[in-house]
Amino acid sequence: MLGARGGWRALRRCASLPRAVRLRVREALGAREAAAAVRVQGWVRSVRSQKEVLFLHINDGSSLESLQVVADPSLEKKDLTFGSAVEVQGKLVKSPHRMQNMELQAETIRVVGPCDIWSFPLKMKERHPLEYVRQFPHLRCRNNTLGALLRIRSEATAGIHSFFQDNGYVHIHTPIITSNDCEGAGELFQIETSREAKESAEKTHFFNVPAFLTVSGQLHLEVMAGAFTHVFTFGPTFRAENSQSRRHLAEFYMVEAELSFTESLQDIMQVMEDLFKTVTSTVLSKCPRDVELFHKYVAPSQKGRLEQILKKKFMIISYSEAVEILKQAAQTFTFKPEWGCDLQTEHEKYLVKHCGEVPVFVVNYPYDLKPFYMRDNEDGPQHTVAAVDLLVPGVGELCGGSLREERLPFLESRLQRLGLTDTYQWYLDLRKFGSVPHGGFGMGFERYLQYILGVDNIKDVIPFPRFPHSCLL
Ligand SMILES: NC(=O)C[C@H](N)C(=O)O
Repeated sequence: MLGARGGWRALRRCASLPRAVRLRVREALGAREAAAAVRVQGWVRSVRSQKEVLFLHINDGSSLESLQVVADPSLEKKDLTFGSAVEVQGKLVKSPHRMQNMELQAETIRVVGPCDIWSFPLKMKERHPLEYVRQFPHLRCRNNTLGALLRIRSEATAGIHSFFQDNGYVHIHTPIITSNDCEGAGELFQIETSREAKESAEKTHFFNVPAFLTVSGQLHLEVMAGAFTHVFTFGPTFRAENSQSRRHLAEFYMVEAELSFTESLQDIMQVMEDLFKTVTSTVLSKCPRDVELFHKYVAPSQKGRLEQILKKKFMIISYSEAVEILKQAAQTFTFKPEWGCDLQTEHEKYLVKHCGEVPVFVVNYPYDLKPFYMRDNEDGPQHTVAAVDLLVPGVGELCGGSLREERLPFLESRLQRLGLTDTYQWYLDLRKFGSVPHGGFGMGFERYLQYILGVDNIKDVIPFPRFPHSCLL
């Protein structure tokens, strides 16, 4: 109904203005020609008032750069401040400044939503450290660094989907609520309804059946690989690890792929390497300015490194070789490297350095270290499975994968020894009804972003980080 006073007023206000084309800041900045009537909306990044002219910069999240608005000082208003939301209408013209292509000559400026600058935690023209803005998860997306990160994250997400779709994989939505502990590490969040939690301390279940937040979509992907051959998933996964480290989150995104009719770990590694290189090239070409910001202010040592890495073949060493390399430098480690023990972060770092700071695949891990689904290499006293981890500089483990045990007798005896036969009857079924050699991997999306951008803390590469004792927002 337009009868209300506000409605008629709004109509009159619109009627007095020529119809203007609404442009995003990115479109306005990239425009080839001047335009007579343009409307841009966004948030004010800076205001500079001079005697003869008023300068504004507005940003709407579509690009790192803000659009310069030039206005008559008479258009200045009290609540036109840093942080306020505005709508500017006017002429888009070529800018006389070398650093920018276009600018907007304002005819009207409307403050859509004022900003209380005194309590607003971001300050005009300040480069806020990532640790500072982390305290304000509801506002930090208005900061340049987080803005750049979130645009890169969005392009990388699209790049991952394109990579798999272009290569004939079917995308599967694997469930978030699950009854299995794929990794068998016991790092699960158990689900209970709020009523169950209230009614009885014992009934900590999902309508009386055990259920958890997924740690990996792998087992569900294996089901689907048994029908679609090549499948992938990309969604949130959860680990109840009580770790405050700069590499762990309780909720993180994982890209996982599963390939049927695959007999060699080499094939799996090739997909990991191709995925990494294709998505990284996409990000570099789609968001050059955003990536540059990280390599200028956050991790200057990364500048130019990625381009070099994209041209190199990733290295491959076996777990046994890795342990030998580590033993040579045993005195430098807190945890002494031993065959049969997990590689610690300090070991991973050393190995990557030893290999010339390039990504390195470590293959064939001890049988006893790895989960039940990995394929037995049947290789004598140092018993291993066909597993692979991809280690990268600064981050450590980026991807983990394996060939899966597709042979029914092997899998049966392993599950029996672990006392898991009943739980995994359905998984054993997959080996009875048209089983094929297959394998797959998972890549931690936040670790990927940490690595390519050189971000030290994983909490700064996800919009809303969840970690022990913290669930802000
Ligand atoms: N899909 C995978 O191979 C990932 C593996 N299940 C993990 O969670 O590390």
